[in-house]
Amino acid sequence: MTLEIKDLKKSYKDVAALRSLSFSLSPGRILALLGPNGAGKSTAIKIMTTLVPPDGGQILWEGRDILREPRKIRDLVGYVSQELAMDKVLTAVEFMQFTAGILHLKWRDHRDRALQLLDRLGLKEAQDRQIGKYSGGMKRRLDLATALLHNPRILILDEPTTGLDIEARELIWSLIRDFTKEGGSVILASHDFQEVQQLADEVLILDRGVVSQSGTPQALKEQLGQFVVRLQTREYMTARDQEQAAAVFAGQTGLRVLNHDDTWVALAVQGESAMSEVQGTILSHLEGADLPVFSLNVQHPNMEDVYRFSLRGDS
Ligand SMILES: Nc1ncnc2c1ncn2[C@@H]1O[C@H](COP(=O)(O)OP(=O)(O)OP(=O)(O)O)[C@@H](O)[C@H]1O
Repeated sequence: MTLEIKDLKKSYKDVAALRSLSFSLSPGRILALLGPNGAGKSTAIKIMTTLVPPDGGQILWEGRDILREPRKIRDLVGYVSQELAMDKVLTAVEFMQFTAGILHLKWRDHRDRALQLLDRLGLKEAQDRQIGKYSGGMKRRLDLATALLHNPRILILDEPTTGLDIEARELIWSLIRDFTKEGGSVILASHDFQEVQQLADEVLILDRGVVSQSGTPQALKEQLGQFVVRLQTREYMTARDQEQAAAVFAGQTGLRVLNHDDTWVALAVQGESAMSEVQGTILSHLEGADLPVFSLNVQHPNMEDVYRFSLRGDS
């Protein structure tokens, strides 16, 4: 079943947290939600998990607007929030039983699934220990196990692996992949480009409450260019150095200045040229303008480039 989000909006008094958010997500797909602090990601997630009512918009599932049926949303969605709110005295199994009660699930029907999930997330040995004695990584894994207890079709994860070691991250990533193999859909808010690179089938970048870019990671990278070049004419470039260097490339076919207000000047290169050819072209342009070269880096764009340059509004 495809999830369709249509024109969600939310303001807090005079702060327009979410101006307009629309996307659709098919079964088995992972959508990464990126954006700087304050972009509106948490607001979007809170609406999609019924924690906050929107000012407008729709969430369609099987053609029905389920915003009018919060109970249906809670059945469909498993949610792992940024902040962990867990009892310290309960054991993991007791915590899952407690959660089952809140969700009106019969524990005797869900106990086996709970134990399987704890095992799958590497918590079997610790399942009868008090959560207060768990490490941060163990708590996160327990949170994910709990979010999956009612067998949701959609998993919404707000920075699920922040601060975790690589083993815990990979365990969580593999569980997310398994969830999609069984037809589940995932919405993942993350600031971690490696995580996005690893998991996302689709990426949506929010900026000041609106979608600034969306598409598959491959399409977004291709849209940026074949290569991203970062160059310095000297180690500490002044604003004037940057403008001078940027001016050399302004209007050149197949070259686009991405920015020149950082420690380097960044360019996007379109076309099919080999990396060495691109390097040669850049160097000859700089030489032609009588500018020195301190450093030159040419690479295929990655998700961080897509993100960085989409927010500047110049890609
Ligand atoms: N309860 C609230 N009351 C007033 N303003 C709020 C509230 N919640 C969020 N905002 C504002 O709405 C805007 C969007 O915030 P939101 O938390 O959705 O962003 P975010 O993309 O999740 O940021 P972060 O990456 O820091 O979690 C911000 O300007 C924020 O200050």
